[in-house]
Amino acid sequence: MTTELRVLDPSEWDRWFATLELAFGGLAEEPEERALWRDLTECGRSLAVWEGASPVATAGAFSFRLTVPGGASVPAAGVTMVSVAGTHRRRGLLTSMMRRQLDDVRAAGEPLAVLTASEPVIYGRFGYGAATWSQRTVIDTTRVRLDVPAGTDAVSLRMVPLAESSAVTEAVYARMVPRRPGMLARRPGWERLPLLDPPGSREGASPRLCVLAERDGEVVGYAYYAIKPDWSWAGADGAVTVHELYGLDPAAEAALWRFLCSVDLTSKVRVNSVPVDSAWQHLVSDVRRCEPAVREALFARLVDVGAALEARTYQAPVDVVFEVADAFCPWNAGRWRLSGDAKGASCSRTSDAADLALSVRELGAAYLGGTSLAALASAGRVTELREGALAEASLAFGSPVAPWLPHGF
Ligand SMILES: CC(=O)SCCNC(=O)CCNC(=O)[C@H](O)C(C)(C)COP(=O)(O)OP(=O)(O)OC[C@H]1O[C@@H](n2cnc3c(N)ncnc32)[C@H](O)[C@@H]1OP(=O)(O)O
Repeated sequence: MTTELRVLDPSEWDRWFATLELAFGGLAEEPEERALWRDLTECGRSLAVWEGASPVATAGAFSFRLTVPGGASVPAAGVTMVSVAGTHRRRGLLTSMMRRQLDDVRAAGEPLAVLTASEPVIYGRFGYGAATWSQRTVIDTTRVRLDVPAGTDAVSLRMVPLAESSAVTEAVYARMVPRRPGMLARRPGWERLPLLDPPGSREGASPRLCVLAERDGEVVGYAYYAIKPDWSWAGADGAVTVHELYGLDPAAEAALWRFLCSVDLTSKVRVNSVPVDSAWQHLVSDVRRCEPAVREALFARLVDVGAALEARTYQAPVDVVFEVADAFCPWNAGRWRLSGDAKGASCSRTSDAADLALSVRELGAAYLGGTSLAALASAGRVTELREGALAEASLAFGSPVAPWLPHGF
């Protein structure tokens, strides 16, 4: 039977989403979660492959704006909900959806596509590189002391009911977005994401809680968290799980960490995703006790190399010619001269000799400043053709603030 790839009609959403759920193991999402994803799905830019009356593959895209080094907010397609039915795998359906999707993203004028991958091995062939890294940790609060900065005691804390938290927490979030590459501006509806707390996903923990950090009557930070009580013969052994924590200044952030590390009847704070340069590491007396671990999070793909490289700034002056290989999006292939500094950049086609050779995947990995071109070169993935060009570009592409993806999608 032949298959047909077409744009999703909203009336088909339930069957389309069920195909995705089955490909992910067959467990149905919690009703609250399903309802959110239904509302957030942009059907006009979602794809389905049909075999007769059955959907056999799915892919979606969100119209995000992503913070890039320098603070600009750049349109980026957030690739999501990718699946191929087990009965139809390894016949090229994913490849056909990636082809259509990247052509559509290009036509829409978005210079970037981004995604989080169920398996990192899948998307490199389509030009996506690992661009942000995420840290997790378990802070052993029985062993670790916190040294907080001056001014922390001037921050007061106030619990607020989850349902009433959004207006204030979203205002803080909006101020954080331009500060860190990788952050995503909220689109309407996405403010529901931090409030998502289906009972079936709590694993014995409390409903989600919200604490605000305030100074002089102004909200300067917040945390969403949950407490999981536990008892052993030796006494209380509960755990705090941090879902989100943002402070507008060091004292606000420290006040939140101090609060979460001193919740009564708990002995640990689990943190599932914070930036690799998160402040907690420099507040605790013994980072080793907290066993931090790092893994890749956001994959980035430059859909329009010239526009993407012009959209960010560079922390040191740079003037290099890249020889870019891009088999999947050949309109990017060839030589590009990037000239830029902390104020701005230009990037255009050139016939000058190349200084660095790499594929678009490496440019995606380095784009947000979280993966160094020099590190990629050390693995043979970037080739230096002019002495000094690697150090120059590697320094320029870096970011003083580690890029980080604030939430999955
Ligand atoms: C952004 C997101 O939504 S991430 C979620 C991705 N979805 C999932 O993980 C759900 C479960 N898995 C699936 O649905 C499918 O196996 C998919 C979507 C990962 C792959 O779909 P397929 O249609 O089988 O991929 P397709 O046939 O186009 O494969 C293209 C190439 O990638 C390879 N490939 C695809 N998936 C994988 C994988 N999981 N591991 C290793 N290689 C893979 C194929 O072998 C093929 O290689 P080749 O070109 O050298 O022959």
